[in-house]
Amino acid sequence: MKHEQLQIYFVMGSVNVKESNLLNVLEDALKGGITMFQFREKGRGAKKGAEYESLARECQRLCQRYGVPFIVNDDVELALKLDTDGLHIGQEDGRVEKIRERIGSRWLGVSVHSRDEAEIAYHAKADYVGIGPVFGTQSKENAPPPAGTALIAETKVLFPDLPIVAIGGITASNAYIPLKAGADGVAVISALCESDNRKEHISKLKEIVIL
Ligand SMILES: Cc1ncc(COP(=O)(O)OP(=O)(O)O)c(N)n1
Ligand SMILES: Cc1ncsc1CCOP(=O)(O)O
Ligand SMILES: [Mg+2]
Repeated sequence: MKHEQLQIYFVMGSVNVKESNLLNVLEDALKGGITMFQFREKGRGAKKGAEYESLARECQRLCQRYGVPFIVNDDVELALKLDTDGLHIGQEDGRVEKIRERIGSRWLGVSVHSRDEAEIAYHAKADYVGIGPVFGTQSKENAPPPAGTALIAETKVLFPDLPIVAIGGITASNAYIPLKAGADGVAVISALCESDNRKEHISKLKEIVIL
């Protein structure tokens, strides 16, 4: 099932890793069993231009080696240029329908914060919606306040066949909350970037997601 690939969705950019080697962190997470990866190179100190593209290509190669879908955040041009497996967009990144047309059958994920946005994403044939922040997060500049799980539960009822990824402050200790509310998978940045035992953290997430 395609949506099983959303179960343990790792999101990262170079600003999220203290030790400068993002590729080591990514390979560690791939070995541990993440099911999807999003290259989210944004925030203060993010790479730009040629460095940005070359880092994206290196992450893509690594994901290909482990057979894990490689998704780009925000940047439709990069997704097309690198022929990535997919793209994740927010509400500021253009009309979902238009972007769906441009990227064809690649994965398309859309961040939604209301029932209306979820409905638009559904009709524009998004492959999944990202809903959050569920809990407090330090990983996104100017993140909205924690929203809990109400929209996850509502979206599940209104659009039962639209896969949902929960994001924001999720760890192996609290992942059961959005999953119980109806999420199909969890997206995490700090839980894995800051873990000193990624393999164990991913195993714990896996146990909860497949319950
Ligand atoms: C899986 C997933 N869900 C939500 C987001 C957030 O996207 P967005 O609201 O566009 O914010 P930025 O990540 O672009 O800052 C995401 N990236 N991934
Ligand atoms: C990109 C994004 N969108 C909503 S919360 C968030 C950051 C999630 O990071 P963390 O898992 O460290 O809270
Ligand atoms: Mg975005």
